Amino acid sequence: MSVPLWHAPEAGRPVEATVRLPGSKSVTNRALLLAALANGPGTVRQALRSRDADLMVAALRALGAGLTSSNETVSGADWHVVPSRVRGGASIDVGLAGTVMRFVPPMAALSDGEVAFDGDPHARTRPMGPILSALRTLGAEVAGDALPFTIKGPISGGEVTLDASASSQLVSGLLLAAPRFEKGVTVRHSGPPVPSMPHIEMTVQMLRAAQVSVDDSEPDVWRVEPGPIAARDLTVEPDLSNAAPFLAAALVTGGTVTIPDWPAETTQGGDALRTLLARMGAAVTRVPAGLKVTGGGRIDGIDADLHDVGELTPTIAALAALAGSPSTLRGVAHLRGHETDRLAALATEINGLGGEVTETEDGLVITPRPLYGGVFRSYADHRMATAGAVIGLAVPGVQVEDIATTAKTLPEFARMWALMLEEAR
Ligand SMILES: O=C(O)C1=C[C@@H](OP(=O)(O)O)[C@@H](O)[C@H](O)C1
Ligand SMILES: C=C(OP(=O)(O)O)C(=O)O
Repeated sequence: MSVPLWHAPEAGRPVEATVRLPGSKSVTNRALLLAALANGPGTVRQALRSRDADLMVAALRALGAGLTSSNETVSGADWHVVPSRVRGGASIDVGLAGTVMRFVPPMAALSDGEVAFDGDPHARTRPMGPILSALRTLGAEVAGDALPFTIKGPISGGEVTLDASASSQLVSGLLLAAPRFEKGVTVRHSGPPVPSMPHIEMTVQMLRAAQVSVDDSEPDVWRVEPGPIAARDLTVEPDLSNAAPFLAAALVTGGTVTIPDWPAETTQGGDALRTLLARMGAAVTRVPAGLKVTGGGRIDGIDADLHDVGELTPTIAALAALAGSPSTLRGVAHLRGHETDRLAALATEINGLGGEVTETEDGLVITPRPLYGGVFRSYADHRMATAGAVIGLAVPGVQVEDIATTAKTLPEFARMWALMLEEAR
């Protein structure tokens, strides 16, 4: 079967655009799950509509929650969520969504009926073992150590130690449903450092905003007390990780991109773009219209530890490949367990266009070389596809395989990209 190719548009001139982004995947999927476990009906406004968010909605409905949408646009909606007793007997498709495969099983363990989980072929290789063992320790019956697996509760909760160095979601998943465990939960991490810590902070903050008591005072230990999850009416922030390719376009073209409603304070890792892009030569300012990023016509290479913000790696690597000096990206060994092995994928695809990228144990060394056109494969990874689009702004003839894979978190990507380039004409 041939995979469709998308001709990545060349910029031709500096971009001058305002790009309004749909809601954060990470906030949307936490908010929906917490609403489904809450002590009354709640509302999640400006929620992302995308493959990952739709999979979460379907999973919560399969477990008994009532979700109805209003104010639907192609990539956003308000959800009215009516919680119900968690019901077993369901089969859940997690797609390739880390947030669905790690956040929903602990909730399913609240039911005394069996719940079956499966996902895309690559999802079967993503790390699940530590959270499934933890659920066993906490009282659930679990068959399997990776997708596909089944779970049967009811779980009682208590104390558990796991190695979460492969993904912060292994911790977040256990914490999110824990107020509903009879004994709550104490999660201890033991192993190499946990990546993407801002995402655990997001989990803790969202639990606290729902009146749940969480103690995170000791490093690598999280205690969630049992108790009700307060129903809320919350509005989802724009997805700052998905801002990355658009802001990168400002650097690549020496233009300006403004993102409206950039939060003043946030736990989204994408907020690190402000400092990362400034280090790569951009002027980054907060203006009344949002966050404004202007490129100076040259991209500086960077030596950066992206351990906390691994999601940004594909975009930063694309920029590094177009920079005026070499870059070293470190601290992202866990990217090998993402949508694809992102370190291998980035090295292979950038090198396929004439680049010089070498993999290290925990990152990439990128030496800029003159690039030429060709096929840039995306490996069902939304952020690989958008990285190809960034390179295509400056390199004629780049064809990105399967741009539709961006629907995982940004179904409108290709249209928004074209509009951004239009605004400059
Ligand atoms: O909790 C979340 O919403 C996420 C946590 C991070 O996962 P890892 O810790 O596996 O990197 C991040 O990369 C992912 O896109 C979203
Ligand atoms: C790692 C990512 O996704 P997931 O939530 O599937 O882990 C990502 O979006 O970069």
